[in-house]
Amino acid sequence: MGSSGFSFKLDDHPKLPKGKTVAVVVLDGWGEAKPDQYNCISVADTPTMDSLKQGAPERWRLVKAHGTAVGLPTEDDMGNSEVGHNALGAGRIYAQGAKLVDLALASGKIYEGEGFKYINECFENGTLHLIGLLSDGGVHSRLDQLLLLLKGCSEHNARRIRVHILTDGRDVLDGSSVGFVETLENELAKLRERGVDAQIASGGGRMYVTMDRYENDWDVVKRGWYAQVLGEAPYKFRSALEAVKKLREELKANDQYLPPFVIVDENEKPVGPIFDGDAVVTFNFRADRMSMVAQALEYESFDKFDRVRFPKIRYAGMLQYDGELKLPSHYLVSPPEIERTSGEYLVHNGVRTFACSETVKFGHVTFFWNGNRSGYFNSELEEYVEIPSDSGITFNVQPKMKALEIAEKTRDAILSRKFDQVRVNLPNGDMVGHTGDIGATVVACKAADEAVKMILDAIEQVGGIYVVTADHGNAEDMVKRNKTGQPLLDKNGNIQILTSHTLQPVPIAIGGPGLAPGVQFRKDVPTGGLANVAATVMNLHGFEAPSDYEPTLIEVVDN
Ligand SMILES: O=C(O)[C@H](O)COP(=O)(O)O
Ligand SMILES: [Mn+2]
Ligand SMILES: [Mn+2]
Repeated sequence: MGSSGFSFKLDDHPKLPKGKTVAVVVLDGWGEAKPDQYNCISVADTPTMDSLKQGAPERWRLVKAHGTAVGLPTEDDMGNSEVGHNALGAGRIYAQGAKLVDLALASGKIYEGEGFKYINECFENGTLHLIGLLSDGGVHSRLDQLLLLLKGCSEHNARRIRVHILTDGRDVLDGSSVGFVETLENELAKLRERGVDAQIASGGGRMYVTMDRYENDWDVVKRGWYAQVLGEAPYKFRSALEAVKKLREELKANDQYLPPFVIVDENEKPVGPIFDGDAVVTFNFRADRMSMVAQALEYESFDKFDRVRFPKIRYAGMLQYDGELKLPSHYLVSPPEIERTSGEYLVHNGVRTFACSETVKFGHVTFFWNGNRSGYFNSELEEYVEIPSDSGITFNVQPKMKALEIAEKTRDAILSRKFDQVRVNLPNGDMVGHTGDIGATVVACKAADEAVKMILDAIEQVGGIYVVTADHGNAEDMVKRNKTGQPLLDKNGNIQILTSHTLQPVPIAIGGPGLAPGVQFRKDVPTGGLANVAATVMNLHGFEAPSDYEPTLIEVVDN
C-alpha cells in the first residue's frame, strides 16, 4: 500500500472462484441490428455467434457502445475502437478527446495552455501548419473544431496558415470530402479578407497518406511527409477543391485512398512546405493514427524513412497521443486521464495475461485497452502477440484477414495454461466493413465467427470461461438509411453505402464450462454499456471490481 493508502489489491469475490482461464473476445465492428440484405452479419453464416444468442437473456444481452455511454459528446456519435476499448479496459466512462476539445475550444482554455503558448511563439515570423482529418465523423477529428481553431489562432496572431488535409470517406460517406473542402475554403477566404494569409497546402486520402497506425506501413506516413513538409507530390493543383474533384473523377479514387497532392501557385511552386521556425499542429484528437506522424515530426533521431529535411519546428498535437511515450511532448488539450485500468489491476493481483490481434488492431487490445499506454505493466505476467497484417491492400480482397492465425495463437495460449486471461480482437467485420464491399464483408463475418469457435473450443478443453463482445457496430449495417430505416438512394438511384460505424448496440455473451452455476446477467442494469464489462471480467477472475468502476453485468443466483 502506498503512502496515499491506495492499493491495487482487489477483494475476493464472495462467490466466484479464481484460477479459471477467461477468454475475452472482441469482435471489431460487430453490432446488433434487424436482419436484412445490408446486415452482413445476418446474411453471413455465423453459427457460433448465433448459438451464443440462444443464451439470452441470462447469458447473452446487448450493451451500449456509442454516445455518452463511451464518453462521446452526444447520442448521435457512433462508437469507435478508441473509446470502445478504453471503456472495455478501464471500466469507467471518461470524457473522451472529442468532448475535451469541445470544452477547451468553448471556454477558450485551449489558448491558455502550455501547448498553445509553445507554438504561439512561432506565429510572428513563421507559418502555422494544421495537419489532420477533414471530416465531421467525430472519430478522429471534427471539422467544426478545426474551424474554431483556425479562427482562434488567427485571433492569436497567426498571420500565415497552411492546412494539410486528409480526406475521410471512412467515418463519413465517400464523396463527402468535396463538401468539407468547400466549407473549409469558405472559412479560409474569410480569414484572408481579414488579412490572414490562409490556404490549403496539401492533401491526400487518410488510408494512403499519413494516417497509418501501429506501424503497419510507414510508406503511408512518408507520402504525407513528402507532401506536407517537402511540398512534393505526384499531383499538383491550384486549388484543393479541384484536386479532390479531379482525383475522384479521373482516377476513380475514393476519399479514403486519394493520392497525395500539393497546392501550387502560378509559378508551380508549392504554397505550403514546412520550414524552420514554423509551428505545426496535428488536429486529430484520436491517438492511434497520429502516433506515427507525431514521431516523424518530433523525434530528432528517426529511421523509419528518410525525411530528407527535418525542419526545426514547434510541434503540438491536439492531444498527447501516447501517455507512456509522452508523445508528443507538447499538446493543446490534455487527454483523458485514464488510470487504474482493469489490466493494471489484474496484473497486480497475479492474473497472467495474453493479448493478441493482427497489426491493424493490435494496439486496440493493448494500447487502447490499457488507457492509451504502450508497453506492459509487468512483462513477467503479460505477453502481447502481434500477427503481422497484410499491408498495401484494402481488406475486401483478403476478407479473412488473419482471423485464423489470431485464433490459433489464442488457442495455443489457452491450451498452454500459462495464462489466466487471453484477450483478442478479431478485426474482420470492421476492417472489411469500412471498405463498403458487402460481399466481402459477409465473408469477413463468417471468418470472425470461425475464429470465435476455435477460441471457444479451446476454452471448453481447459474448463474455462468466455466473454464474447464487440467494440461498436459496423458490419451489421452497410447502407445509409433515412429516419424510418429505409435505405437512402443517391441521385443516380443507387443505394448509399455506409462505410462507417453505426449507433447500434453490441452483443455480450458469457459461458464456458468454468462459469459457476447460477452466474447470469443481472436485469437491473438495462442501460449497461461497454464500461460495465471490466467489472464483469474481474468478477469472472474471482475478484470484486474497484468501487468506482461501472457496475458488473452479472450476478450469482442460488439454484
Ligand atoms: O481509424 C479507423 O479505421 C476508423 O476511423 C475507425 O475505425 P476503428 O475505430 O474501428 O479503428
Ligand atoms: Mn473498432
Ligand atoms: Mn472501424
